[in-house]
Amino acid sequence: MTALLSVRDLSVRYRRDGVEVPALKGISLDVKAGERLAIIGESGSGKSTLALAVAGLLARGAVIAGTIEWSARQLQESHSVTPERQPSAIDGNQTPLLGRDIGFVFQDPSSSLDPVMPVGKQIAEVVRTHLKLSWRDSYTKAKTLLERVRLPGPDSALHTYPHQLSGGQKQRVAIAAAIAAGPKLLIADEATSALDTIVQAEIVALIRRLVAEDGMTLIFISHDIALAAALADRIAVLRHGELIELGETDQILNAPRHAYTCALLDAHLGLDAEPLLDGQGASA
Ligand SMILES: Nc1ncnc2c1ncn2[C@@H]1O[C@H](COP(=O)(O)OP(=O)(O)OP(=O)(O)O)[C@@H](O)[C@H]1O
Repeated sequence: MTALLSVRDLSVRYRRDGVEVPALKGISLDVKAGERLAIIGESGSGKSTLALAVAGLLARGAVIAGTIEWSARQLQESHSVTPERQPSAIDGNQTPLLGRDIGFVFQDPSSSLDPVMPVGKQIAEVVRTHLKLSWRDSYTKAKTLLERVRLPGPDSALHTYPHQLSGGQKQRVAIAAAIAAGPKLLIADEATSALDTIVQAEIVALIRRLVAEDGMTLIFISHDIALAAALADRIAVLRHGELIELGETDQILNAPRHAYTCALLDAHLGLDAEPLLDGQGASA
């Protein structure tokens, strides 16, 4: 598999009270086109910082060293399910465009949804902005997207406001908006952490289905090794800003090389008796 993006020796420090605090230390990894990569680690290990760095969303004032290189060819490759997608004007060293080339799903859908705009309009705006379609066609596509994320009654759902939806439904809308322009890469940053266990499993199943249908590459950020294992081809383990292990999901689960990965597995087994490799899980 060809790399969609290559992270080399990436370090990020934040300035806090006049002091620089390291968040990532010399991370190097490739994200292969079409793979589902999970990034796991405990709170504060640097997972979100890595996701934000990849998306070009790091806070101002973050001090960054190292490189993130994108494969222009992989980003520009024609998209199977959105033929109207505009080609990206990206060379090997430019950050791709958020919304068009990268879809980002945050932990709290309310942070990415406008509370005073109907959800159909919010999705249609993403479509119109990035795919340059008319309002009419953008709304038609927004409705199709609401159907694809299985929001009940997509016709009336177009006109609902975020506060009229449950947490899981809001996350479905946020996912619809994130994939609206047919991005090559979907980043889900703790996208299920605020949801209860059943809804969490449904959202994981939804992400799995959409990624497969659209041939997207997925970076799935989670502190939960079991959730990561249910979705990912490979798992990267971060600790204190360092990449301590990266391997195929089977290898990480069955033959972890690092004591910390063993501890994460033991902690999961101790807390929760569910099987770690539940192939398909809930319906999407
Ligand atoms: N904007 C910021 N300003 C200052 N420090 C920050 C900022 N964002 C993150 N940090 C610090 O950087 C380190 C890594 O944080 P990050 O959010 O990337 O970890 P995480 O693994 O995603 O944690 P969580 O699972 O709790 O979200 C932490 O010490 C955190 O306090």
